[in-house]
Amino acid sequence: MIHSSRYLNNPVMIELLTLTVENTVLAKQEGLLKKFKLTTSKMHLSDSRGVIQNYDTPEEVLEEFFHLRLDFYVKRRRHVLDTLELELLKMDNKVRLIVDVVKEEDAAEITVAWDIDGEKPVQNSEEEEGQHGNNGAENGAGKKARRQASKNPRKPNKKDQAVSKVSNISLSSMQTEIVPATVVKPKGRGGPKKAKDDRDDDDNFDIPDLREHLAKHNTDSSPDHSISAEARRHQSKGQKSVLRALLRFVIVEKKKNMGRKFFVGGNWKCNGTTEEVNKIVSTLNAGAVPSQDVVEVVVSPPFVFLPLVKTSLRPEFHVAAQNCWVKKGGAFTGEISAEMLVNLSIPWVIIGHSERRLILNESNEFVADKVAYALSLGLKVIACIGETLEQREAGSTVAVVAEQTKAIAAKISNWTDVVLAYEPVWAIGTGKVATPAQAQEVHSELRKWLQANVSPDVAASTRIIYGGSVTAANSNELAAQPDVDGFLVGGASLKPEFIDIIKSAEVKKNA
Ligand SMILES: O=C[C@H](O)COP(=O)(O)O
Repeated sequence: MIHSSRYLNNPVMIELLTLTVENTVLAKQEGLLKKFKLTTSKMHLSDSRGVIQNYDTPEEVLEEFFHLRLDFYVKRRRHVLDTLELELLKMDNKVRLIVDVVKEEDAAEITVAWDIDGEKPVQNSEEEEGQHGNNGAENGAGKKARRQASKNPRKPNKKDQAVSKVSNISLSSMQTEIVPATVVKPKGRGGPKKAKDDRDDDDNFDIPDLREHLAKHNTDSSPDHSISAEARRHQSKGQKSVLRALLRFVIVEKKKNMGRKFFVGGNWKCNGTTEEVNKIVSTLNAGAVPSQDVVEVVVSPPFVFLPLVKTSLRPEFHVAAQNCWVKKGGAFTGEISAEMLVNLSIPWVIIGHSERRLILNESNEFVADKVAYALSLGLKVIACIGETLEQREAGSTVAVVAEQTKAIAAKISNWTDVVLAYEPVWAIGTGKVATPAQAQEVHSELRKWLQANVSPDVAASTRIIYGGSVTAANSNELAAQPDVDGFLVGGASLKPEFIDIIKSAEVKKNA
């Protein structure tokens, strides 16, 4: 029966046996535990005080050690929390230091003057000094002139320009490459510690522009020859630190702006009775989901159930209407106005769903007008776009969604309250979900379109969510795509699996 000792830890305790089929049957009859003496009524162990004791049952052992283990668990938890708090404190301090340094006007001015004036940096090596024959007075004057130049009212927005210069760095490099090792990390996720020196710092900047800046400042920009080379090096180092601090600050701010919180919308469409709605709400209220820092959840019941859902739903989930009228309410039988939604404190509205575009013939322009009007009243909008199967097969997917987005872009100037929902019509309610690659491709094209036609900031910060046969079985893989910022879920939002779809936000968090 036991053929080899290689699976067992303690060869001394092993008795190698080979049982015939007949003996195996006999052993089973006798009872394997008894036959192989695998039970014992005598258990001798050191108790929690280290004194040998005899225990008659495993339960007695558990009772003896339960409190001891609990104490250790509590201590370990405390230790982990203390460690994380310490890390958090260190990170907070780093952020404060950077912010404080940046706030020092003079320092910022010097840095901005370097970055913006487009001047050739003042060279500092002995060789350069010799070649140019500069003297201290001239350089001091030059420095003063540069400072003056930075204060020149004809160039009032230098700091802004510095920021916007950094803002224009390619999005992909901003997103994936340039975060210095010392920028703020999410709470509780301390990265490996890195020995710090100047070179390390420089290496943290992978944007060509920034590297250029730092390369410039590797030369001593202090023109004051009345101070020693050592003092100049010291001064230069201080200035480099200021530059680094400013650039880091800008990058951290930039990253913050780009932070697209995962968004999961549940579109209940034209479904539900009061009982069914109550049941769905109960399921949602009981579900364990990631925190609001990680995911924003909005459910969209039919109009008539909005007040019920709004009052009974857990407060961190929000509600959306499924449509609203294109302008101020009035004699428009059957319509619900944006003003009414505002009056009922409904924060979100879905506009331009393909079922309305196709069945009710809502045009791109009409949808765009609705988006603009809803936004103007302070509503947040989930604006839907997507191609039909015919359009996809004709190879015009990107052109179609670009055209739909263009109509919206022509009518609005602020995208902060817009979530763009890409919903290929052929995937809606068909069980035929877009592959993660298909979804990513269109989302990425949409982001490029926004970058080229609206602004890099809007492209970087607007959430583009996917809709069309999303289920708990495919949501994780879809969520892992870099440009998929969440979902608009139809059928599955009426089922308990919606909770699992919400949980796919964790995939993004851990990416
Ligand atoms: O608004 C949601 C979409 O129409 C997706 O619906 P579905 O998940 O039932 O395919």
